[in-house]
Amino acid sequence: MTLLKVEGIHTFIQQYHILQGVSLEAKEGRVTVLLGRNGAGKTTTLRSIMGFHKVSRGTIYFKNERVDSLAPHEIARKGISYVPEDQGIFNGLTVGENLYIAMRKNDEKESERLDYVLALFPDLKTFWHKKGGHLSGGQKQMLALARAYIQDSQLMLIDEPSKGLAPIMVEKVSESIMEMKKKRTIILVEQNFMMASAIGDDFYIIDNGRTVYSGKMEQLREDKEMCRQYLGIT
Ligand SMILES: Nc1ncnc2c1ncn2[C@@H]1O[C@H](COP(=O)(O)OP(=O)(O)OP(=O)(O)O)[C@@H](O)[C@H]1O
Repeated sequence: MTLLKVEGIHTFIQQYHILQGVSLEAKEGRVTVLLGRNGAGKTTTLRSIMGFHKVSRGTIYFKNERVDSLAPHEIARKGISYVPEDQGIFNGLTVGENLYIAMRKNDEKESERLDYVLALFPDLKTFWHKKGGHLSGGQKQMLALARAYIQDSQLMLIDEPSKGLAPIMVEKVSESIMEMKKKRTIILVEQNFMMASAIGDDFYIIDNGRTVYSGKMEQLREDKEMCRQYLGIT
């Protein structure tokens, strides 16, 4: 089943026409990876889905309901959570406080989700009282993923989780996303092709603000020419 359907969206940032026709579908239980060179429009696509940028043309449907004119908090309440590129955690708050802030329901399911993320990221338990600003890059990423998971969402948008991390941390973060994939539908922006191709099921390539190619991840792994032309991978 298609959980999210983006059809021909256009987005301006100030006077700049950044997205000029992005279309994609995220199917339930799958990881959809957005690929493309720096500045292609991948982050802007996630931010447009989340309502941080208003789309000037095109439509976004989540669970068959149109959401492109909603505010970010309304979109979040519909069931989409977002892990931004800079992780967006509160540096002045502890790990525990950062997680509690995401917990609004205080019900059994929410405490089950907290148990799940603490089992997935034991570091968060160890550093429960540590301030967000004092965590390593990898720990911040884990906290950001955990916080997005704790929200009662069906779809997670994750922007470049490997950015700035040491290879061992990239591996850990990849494994945790593979685990979350059993419970959530995911749209992932990722420049690390090894990671993207290990985690991803479906892909879209964005180039100059447009989706230019899409398909199954295994097809892309075989297509050296497309990797060279759009991703700069030789
Ligand atoms: N606040 C802004 N003001 C002006 N231009 C912006 C702004 N934010 C993004 N852009 C431009 O929009 C284009 C798309 O940026 P975006 O961050 O979506 O690209 P990306 O594909 O995610 O690449 P990257 O991996 O470099 O983040 C770029 O040309 C960028 O310079």
